[in-house]
Amino acid sequence: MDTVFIEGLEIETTIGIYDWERRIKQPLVFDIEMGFDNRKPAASDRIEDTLDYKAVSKRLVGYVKASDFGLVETLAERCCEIIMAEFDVEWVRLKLSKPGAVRGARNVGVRIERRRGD
Ligand SMILES: Nc1nc2c(c(=O)[nH]1)N=C([C@H](O)[C@@H](O)CO)CN2
Repeated sequence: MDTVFIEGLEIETTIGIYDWERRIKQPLVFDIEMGFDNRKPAASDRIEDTLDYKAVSKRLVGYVKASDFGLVETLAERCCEIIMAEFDVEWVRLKLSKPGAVRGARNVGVRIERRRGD
């Protein structure tokens, strides 16, 4: 299966379980892979036939900026739900990183995979 991907999409938002985290914005980074058959856009050369990575990115930026969840798990799940509901993808693999959240660690976060019909 082909994929369309978005790597290193950085979005600042309110996220975290501690009181101090409720008062600040923190950067999150999204790496997303989506299952999509790219043969149709390859044949037509039309953006309308693609899974438009810019449209997916814009939708997630708007949603994530306005969100204020405690857990990265919750936000990752909601983002996958949005992609599956609004775009014609077979499956989504999403890594949500919260760099700087743990002193001494380069990165922490979650990776989830959701498939249509699961
Ligand atoms: N599995 C998770 N562990 C933790 C989370 C989380 O969202 N998922 N969040 C925190 C705190 O908000 C942390 O990021 C603050 O440094 C701790 N563990």
